[in-house]
Amino acid sequence: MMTVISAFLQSIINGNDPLSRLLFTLFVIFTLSWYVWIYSKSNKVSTPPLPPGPRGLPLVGNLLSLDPELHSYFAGLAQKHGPILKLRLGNKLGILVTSPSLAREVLKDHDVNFANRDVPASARALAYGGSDIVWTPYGPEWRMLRKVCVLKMLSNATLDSVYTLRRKQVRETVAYFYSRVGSPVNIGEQMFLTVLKVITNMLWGGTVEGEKSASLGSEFREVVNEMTEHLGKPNISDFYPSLARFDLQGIVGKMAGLARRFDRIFDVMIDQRLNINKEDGSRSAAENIVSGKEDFLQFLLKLKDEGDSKTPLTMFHLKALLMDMVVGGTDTSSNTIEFAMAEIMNKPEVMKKAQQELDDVVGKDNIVEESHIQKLPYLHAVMKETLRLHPVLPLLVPHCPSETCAVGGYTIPKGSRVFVNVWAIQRDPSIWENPLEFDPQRFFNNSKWDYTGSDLNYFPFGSGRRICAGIAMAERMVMYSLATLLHSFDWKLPPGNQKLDLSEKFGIVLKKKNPLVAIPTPRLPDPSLYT
Ligand code: HEM
Repeated sequence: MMTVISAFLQSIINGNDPLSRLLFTLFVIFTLSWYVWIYSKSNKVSTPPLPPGPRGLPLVGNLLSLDPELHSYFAGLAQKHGPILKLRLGNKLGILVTSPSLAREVLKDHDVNFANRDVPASARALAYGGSDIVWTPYGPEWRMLRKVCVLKMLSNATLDSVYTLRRKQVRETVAYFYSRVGSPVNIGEQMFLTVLKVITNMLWGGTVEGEKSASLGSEFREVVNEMTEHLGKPNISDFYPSLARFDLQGIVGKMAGLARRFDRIFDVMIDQRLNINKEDGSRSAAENIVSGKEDFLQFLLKLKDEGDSKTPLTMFHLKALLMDMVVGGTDTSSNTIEFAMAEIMNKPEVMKKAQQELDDVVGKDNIVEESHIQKLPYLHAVMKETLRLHPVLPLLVPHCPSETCAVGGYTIPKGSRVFVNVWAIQRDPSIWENPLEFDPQRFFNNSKWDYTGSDLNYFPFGSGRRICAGIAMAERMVMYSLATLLHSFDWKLPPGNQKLDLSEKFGIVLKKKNPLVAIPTPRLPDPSLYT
């Protein structure tokens, strides 16, 4: 046989006619293609397959079947297709992870590989090209920002030193609710303003005067709400990068407009701060923040001027950090407070138990101080249970592998967008008894679960390198606010609202679908405790 083939080849190689040459060319192409096919086939055998997933349509993949309530929709898909599955989102591959063991593989075992983000077009328009902590790729720049944020701005020592700011704002909120006794108040809205004022006071409290800072508060609220809404929206520009320049849904345009509003405020603050003379350079940064002489902005400006030559903090970074604090710190905390209050009001026995604990620890002739919160294990259990049922970042911030790797026996290609559904894991009936029941008792006197992300059955702040940078701040703000609201007032629904609605609305930050409106009644005998 081989001799026949070689004779045939000889004849066409030696032949001069065009037909022989054409046949020879076709023969070479055929042989090469066959070789490539066999080679790639044998290679495929050793590469694990992609995860399973629902069948999609040509070109669009699974895009058309996405439900706006992504967290619960993804949980439903996991029940059908298993704890790891793929979705074709246009040209992008989405990977859904919905079990503790797979979450561990992604966030712990392959921590470094998955410590990247797939920056959505909306975030690029928002966060100074993605140069903030949330969106910066894993590397020296992210490390530098994270160090500034976690070790300097949001460390326990700095937070201790700026307690006065939190206290002032929380006491003002109590006074406001007292002025509205017997009337319905929007708890989430008020708590958003409280948290926002605490954060902006920390950022540039020493830079702006009181009234101006209040009007900034309402502007920020509007902007932050819109931003988090757009950040959570599926965007065609992300799924078809070649169409990104058309911004078909107008999301990037809207984000850029919102970012400009932020930027103008930041510019004003920075200019004012640069014009203020430092009066007393001998005080520590923390002392200066409390006395209003220095704030985080001042601290960041100094850091920028000192300039580490390897990874310097630029003006872009500085503004992006301010943005992270305002966007990342506000509605995450205030939505948690709102969910907690709604769940507590829905369970009078929980409200009673929490108030009893507060009366025992604080007393009814006193006001709550932040130092009390360490002595309130039941209220801690309430906060943990709230974050179990309503983790406000239900899909974390999506992670993205920098290299193709295997998870759960499947290939996860480089650049996929990985959603870890902490919301679904924390409601999994194989892990939690009566998972849909709000029952703080499961956390009471049980230190098994904390916020460190070491147990992948419970990780509302994420886990691994990209774990939330503001846990200490969130814990203080949520606990101190809840303790104060429950100690100072009894809460009931307005007449006619017999049933509390606890439904959620998906966004990158989860919120209550319908705001919690409730009527406060004072419960402390001394009216001076409300001023
Ligand atoms: C109850 C309140 C909060 C919750 C539940 C929460 C939760 C989270 C989660 C789940 C992540 C993503 C983790 C991941 O991708 O694996 C995150 C990231 C982050 N959070 Fe929070 N957060 C809260 C409050 C705050 C506060 C108060 C701040 C700052 C003032 C903050 C700043 C950040 C930052 C900067 C990141 C990005 C970290 C990085 O990519 O390296 N968060 N948070």
